[in-house]
Amino acid sequence: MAAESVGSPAESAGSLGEDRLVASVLARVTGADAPAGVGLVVGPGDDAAVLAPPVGGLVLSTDTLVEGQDFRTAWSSGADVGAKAAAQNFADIAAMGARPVALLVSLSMPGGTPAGWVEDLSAGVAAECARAGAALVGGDVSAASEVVVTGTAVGATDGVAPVLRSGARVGDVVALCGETGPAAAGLALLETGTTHSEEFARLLAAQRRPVPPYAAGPAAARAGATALIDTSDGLVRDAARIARASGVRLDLDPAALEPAPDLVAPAERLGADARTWVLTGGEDHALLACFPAGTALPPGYRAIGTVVEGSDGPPVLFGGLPWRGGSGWTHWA
Ligand SMILES: Nc1ncnc2c1ncn2[C@@H]1O[C@H](COP(=O)(O)OP(=O)(O)OP(=O)(O)O)[C@@H](O)[C@H]1O
Ligand SMILES: Cc1ncc(C[n+]2csc(CCOP(=O)(O)O)c2C)c(N)n1
Ligand SMILES: [Mg+2]
Repeated sequence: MAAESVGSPAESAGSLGEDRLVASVLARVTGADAPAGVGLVVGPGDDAAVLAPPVGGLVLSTDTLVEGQDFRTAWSSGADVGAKAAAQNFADIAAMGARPVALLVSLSMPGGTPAGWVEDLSAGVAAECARAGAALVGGDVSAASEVVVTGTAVGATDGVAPVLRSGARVGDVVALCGETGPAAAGLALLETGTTHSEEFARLLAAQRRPVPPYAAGPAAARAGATALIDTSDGLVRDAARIARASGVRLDLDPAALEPAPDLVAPAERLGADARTWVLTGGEDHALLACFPAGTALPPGYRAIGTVVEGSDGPPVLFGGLPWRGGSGWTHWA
């Protein structure tokens, strides 16, 4: 169904009221839009959605974006925020080796939030759902003192065993699908006022609108990955999560983690360290996997280290030495 604008550009969520706001969101999603393979029985518009149970099991995850903490409206359009909310949720589904199927979105905001911004947000959610092959099946709207977007993602294993954080074994290859560092570089640029720049467009987009490699999750599972996680809080912090859960250490190879050429100039300009972005920057939602030695890595993955012995002391080594730099993002730090 074609989405219609609900009111004048100046209209706010509060003046529109809950029912018309929900109607404007629903104008963008109908059951008929649901991709094949989702198993949608009842779509949005009723008290709850109904999905046919997928083969093998359901995979469930939730994640929240808070204005001021995770995005700023001065930096990100409504569509950026909607797409990022969907992406960070689906990345956790992929990080289990599963396929995104559906999303619920709970949206709380001040009454003064422009209705057009909320429409854009819904369009961003819908666009990322389409990219992931998933359906937006429901949500909620409520009032709050800042914008808060909580997604709840549903995935399917399709009968393949989920890949946990706890299966890495000594001798495994550590592999990365995607890149780490660009989202942190983009954040640093935005924080210093660079909101428009052709030169840094890739980095700004990486922060505003991550593009997780969803298909690489199930591909890793099918290839026999022993452990899998998405890099949301920084490569070192997320590698440490695998290491601790598996009772091993991950030794990262410095030569495989050289910063991309376009991270170097902004780091110099901002007096930052490009390698620190690569190792500790969050929000890239790349997939970090371990595979038994000799596994043919699935498309998109490249080796960045090895799994070594030891469950005491630092969980992550860098070129064989304990990584003594920061580890990554943590709330309330
Ligand atoms: N409030 C909570 N109640 C129940 N379980 C929680 C809560 N907060 C986190 N968890 C669970 O703790 C585990 C670790 O959470 P963590 O945030 O580290 O991983 P994540 O969901 O992959 O995070 P990210 O958002 O960075 O991708 C997850 O299984 C998550 O479901
Ligand atoms: C305004 C603003 N300030 C700071 C940041 C950085 N940031 C927020 S959450 C997060 C890690 C992932 O969180 P989670 O584990 O909750 O998914 C990072 C690196 C931002 N994006 N916007
Ligand atoms: Mg995760």
